[in-house]
Amino acid sequence: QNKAKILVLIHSDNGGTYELAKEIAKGIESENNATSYIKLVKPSQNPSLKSLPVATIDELPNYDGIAFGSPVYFGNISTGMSEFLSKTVPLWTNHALEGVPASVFMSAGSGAGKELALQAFWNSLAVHGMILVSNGIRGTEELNKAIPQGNSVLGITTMASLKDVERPTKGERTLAELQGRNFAKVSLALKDTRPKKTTSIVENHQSFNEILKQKNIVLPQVPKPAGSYQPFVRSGNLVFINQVALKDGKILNPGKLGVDVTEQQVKEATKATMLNVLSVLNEAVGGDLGRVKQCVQLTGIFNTKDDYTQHADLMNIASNLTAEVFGDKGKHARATFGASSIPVNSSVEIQAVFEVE
Ligand SMILES: Cc1cc2nc3c(=O)[nH]c(=O)nc-3n(C[C@H](O)[C@H](O)[C@H](O)COP(=O)(O)O)c2cc1C
Repeated sequence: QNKAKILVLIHSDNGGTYELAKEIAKGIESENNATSYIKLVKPSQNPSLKSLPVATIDELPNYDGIAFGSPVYFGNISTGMSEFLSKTVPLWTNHALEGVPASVFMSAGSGAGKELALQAFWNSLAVHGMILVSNGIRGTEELNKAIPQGNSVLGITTMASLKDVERPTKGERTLAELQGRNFAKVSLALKDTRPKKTTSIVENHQSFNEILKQKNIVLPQVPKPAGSYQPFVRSGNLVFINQVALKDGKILNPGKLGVDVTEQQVKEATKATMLNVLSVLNEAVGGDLGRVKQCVQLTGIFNTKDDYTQHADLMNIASNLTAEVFGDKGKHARATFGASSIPVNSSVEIQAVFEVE
């Protein structure tokens, strides 16, 4: 309960950084009073990485230490890691990471510029006032010197494209584990030595589950795609989602307004559709709706007769639900229109675009 909580925060494209992260975590866990959490800086579609949780900026001050891992990109930290760090300005100006121990490790290809890259990592973390923990030459006596190794005094690296032996090498794995263990010792020693001023930043993210609970909003299971498309696509910081009124495996109140269903029934279907949108969105942000920056646009398409004109009233159900959940961030641009038919005889379809972290 009084264990040191240590985040192993990585960006990885092909899994090399993740391989080192697992060794770092093993070293951390070898200290009795330390627990490690491996998280990504952004979602990954790589099969070996996609089940890993994604970290939020706001949770960083909660940890007693953070080990950062990234690929080497042109003698520097990777774009993914750089993007994530560039969003930590609110933590910086709140002094939220000052005094938090930090450690770095990297996966390189040939190893070109690896120490420049490690140094670049240190530069960013020093600006945050983090306590940078070096490796020195710890453990290097045992390294097999007959092959190139990724040891460095600033942090372990591996050279993934040098294939004489499996990478990370046995020696690199051992040094990573030693780095993790030493980092855990330092984090434990410094645990509870800095003032706690992080609650408000963190509360913001936790509050979404509370809001849903208070408002009795239960997100349904993410509907499975009914054709060759994805439930959502993320492009840059935008997430695109389209849903119909599927509820418990069938379409709620199907048919044409004024012929098969009433306005009230279409409103119920609209709510069910928007809940599906929110459920998919929740998946797109790794279960943390606090990562939603803005609902950008909603488009409501309703199955109506040619002379129907009250589409806006129907769509308000979706818009109000969005505002209820996200407050100001739920305010969006909107389009509504009627159609003579909608797939699977749904009375409504909603297209949504959200900006996310
Ligand atoms: C844009 C880009 C730049 C890179 N620059 C370097 C470099 O300067 N030095 C190097 O050794 N490897 C470089 N690499 C190779 C990666 O560091 C290497 O593939 C690494 O193992 C990727 O880590 P991952 O497996 O965790 O994704 C670069 C790769 C990319 C995509």
